[in-house]
Amino acid sequence: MLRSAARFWRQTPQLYKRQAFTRDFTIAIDGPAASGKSSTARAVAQELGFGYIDSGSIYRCATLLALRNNIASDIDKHWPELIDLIGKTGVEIKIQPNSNRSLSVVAAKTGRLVVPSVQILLDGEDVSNDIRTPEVNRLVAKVASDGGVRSAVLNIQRSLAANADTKATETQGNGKDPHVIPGGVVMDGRDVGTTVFPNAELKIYLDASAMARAIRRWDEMNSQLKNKQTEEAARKQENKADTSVPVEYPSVEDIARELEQRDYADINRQHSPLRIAPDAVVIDNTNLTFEQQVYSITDLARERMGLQRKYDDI
Ligand SMILES: Nc1ncnc2c1ncn2[C@@H]1O[C@H](COP(=O)(O)OP(=O)(O)O)[C@@H](O)[C@H]1O
Ligand SMILES: Nc1ccn([C@@H]2O[C@H](COP(=O)(O)OP(=O)(O)O)[C@@H](O)[C@H]2O)c(=O)n1
Repeated sequence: MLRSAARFWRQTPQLYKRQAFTRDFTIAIDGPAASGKSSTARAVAQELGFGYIDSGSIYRCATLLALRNNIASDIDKHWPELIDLIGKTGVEIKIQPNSNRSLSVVAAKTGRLVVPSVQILLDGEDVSNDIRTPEVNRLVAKVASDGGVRSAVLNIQRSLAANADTKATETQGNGKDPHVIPGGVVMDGRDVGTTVFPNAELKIYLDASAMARAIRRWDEMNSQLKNKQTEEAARKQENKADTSVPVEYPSVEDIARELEQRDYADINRQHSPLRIAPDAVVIDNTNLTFEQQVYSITDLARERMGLQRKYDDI
């Protein structure tokens, strides 16, 4: 009887592995501003076939709501109104897989990995650009410091994660037995591993030097500016009226100051401040390539799912 049960499991490794691993797997990626969280999280999600949630974009949407409803200048008097607005407004995060348009690809100068681009919809309206303006950058940490706002955003984070587009996929684990990667989700932010998903199967704290982060963000903004200028030149060639407003981008020093102020606010706020979770793996990517950081995280995830590592040669 015992022998036949053992033979049953040997003959059906696929069934066994399915039972063992088809639970959800959550990867939490936290860290300071511009440390590479969202580009890394998107690439990791794409590599593993997981869903992706950019939790910072939800706080940015809340900030945009405050600005659009003219309650931003004296926000301290308007928290209940803002919390009400957040509860009434639909936030969607749409991933465009294998997109070549992603500016992150350009900035990270990655040769091998394609980072999917992400569209943020607020009640169906594409606000992907509107939530990344200097005005939103200045106000977002203040909005994110309020406990009521954080509870409202927490509901959205958990509901988006529960409904994220992901399913278990089969992979050729060790070249013999098929293995199963369970459905899962990658979420990045400041308190994902400490508050949103304290039981996440893998927690990463991504960091880089303040100067590397400021230069990367500056680089990213300049790539955007170059794209805009190319579009404007094409419009002029077609003799179309140029209705665009000239954009002025800040210097590296301005960006470094803004990142530093935001980090200070995020680390020192009362409600779920930015902290390294005790069980997080800390990765400083100042001197890592984009591929190295993505593949080391996907291999850590594979190990914890009981699968073989894939990228030891990188
Ligand atoms: N290891 C790396 N080397 C160089 N650039 C990187 C690296 N990791 C990320 N980047 C780039 O840094 C910029 C900021 O990354 P992003 O993912 O937007 O950070 P965050 O979500 O933490 O604000 C992006 O342009 C990204 O492509
Ligand atoms: N889980 C999270 C995510 C973002 N935030 C807040 O939202 C802001 C914007 O987050 P972001 O991830 O878009 O910022 P960047 O690092 O991309 O510049 C942060 O500075 C935090 O104040 C938070 O408090 N908790």
